[in-house]
Amino acid sequence: MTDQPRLPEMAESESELEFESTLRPNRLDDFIGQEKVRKQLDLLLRAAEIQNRTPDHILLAGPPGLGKTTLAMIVAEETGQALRLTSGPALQNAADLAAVLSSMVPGEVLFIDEIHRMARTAEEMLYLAMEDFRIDIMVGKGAGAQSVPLELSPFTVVGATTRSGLLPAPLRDRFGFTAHLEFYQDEELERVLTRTATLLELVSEPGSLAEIASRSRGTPRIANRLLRRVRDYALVHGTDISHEAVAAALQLYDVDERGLDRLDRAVLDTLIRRFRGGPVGVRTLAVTVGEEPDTVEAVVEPFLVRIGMMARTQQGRIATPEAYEHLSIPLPPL
Ligand SMILES: Nc1ncnc2c1ncn2[C@@H]1O[C@H](COP(=O)(O)OP(=O)(O)OP(=O)(O)O)[C@@H](O)[C@H]1O
Repeated sequence: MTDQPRLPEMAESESELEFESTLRPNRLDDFIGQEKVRKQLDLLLRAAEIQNRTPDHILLAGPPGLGKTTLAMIVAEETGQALRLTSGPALQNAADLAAVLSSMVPGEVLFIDEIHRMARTAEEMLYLAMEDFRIDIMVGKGAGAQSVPLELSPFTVVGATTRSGLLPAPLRDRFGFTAHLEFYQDEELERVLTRTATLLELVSEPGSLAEIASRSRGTPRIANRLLRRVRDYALVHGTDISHEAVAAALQLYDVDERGLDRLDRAVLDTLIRRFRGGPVGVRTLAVTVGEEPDTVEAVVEPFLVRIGMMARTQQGRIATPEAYEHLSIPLPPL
């Protein structure tokens, strides 16, 4: 995936993914934060249960690492149904989707990550499948090709997207419920970290998890990853999760006291020094720092805007006085 949040120099390794999956809460009650979304989902699932039908299709929108995959898994767990995982980039044509849909068991939850990256032909097939639980399959080739209807058992699509604006309206309309996931408050991230520390049997100094939480960009995935790096440090230096271990490990990984990493600082630095504080388009910024535009758009920009260091204007992105101050660059004269 191109738009994953990351620690600098840290690829999303197998062990990283395994680590994440062991930390996923599997019931709605154990899912921390996102109060409103939890209540909305709870209602939707309970109503479906009372009516003995599959829940409406669900779209989860929000930046990476806020818990979309986790929520999809929770929907399957709470409804007692099987879960099938796929992603937009894996559905490059209608046949890819037909293969998935035709092999599903009744009631199954189909999770489509990065649903905005699905091929158009697959998208069109999905409209029909979501609405009528039916697809048309092309059999044969050329003049002899025939469209054969295939009835499907009812199922629930859980779509996840970091870019809901890119979803075509007909697809968006097929979802009975869209949940907009918000960045987490520091106090909520501290609860995520306390849960993780308990699962990993870590001993932490009072306040040290709060310190990690405040540098985690409002994102549980990042909080857990930072804790893992601090745990490494503590292990090697024979300490607990102490304030000293937090400070030293995060410094080593270039995560500053506001949670900005190297890429965030590079983007701000470029915006200020190269483009005189803006306005400049986000794609131009991405190209200038040598990063994927998707990453800058989905990961860097939302965070910098949220902490007030970048602002969006009609002409492009601008650096705020807070950004100058953070990078210790004098503000230009008015
Ligand atoms: N509310 C939460 N409570 C506890 N842990 C959470 C919560 N949200 C996310 N996590 C943890 O953060 C990690 C990332 O979550 P998840 O993979 O669900 O994010 P995502 O939004 O699907 O990200 P992406 O879109 O990049 O795949 C997982 O280890 C998960 O357990």
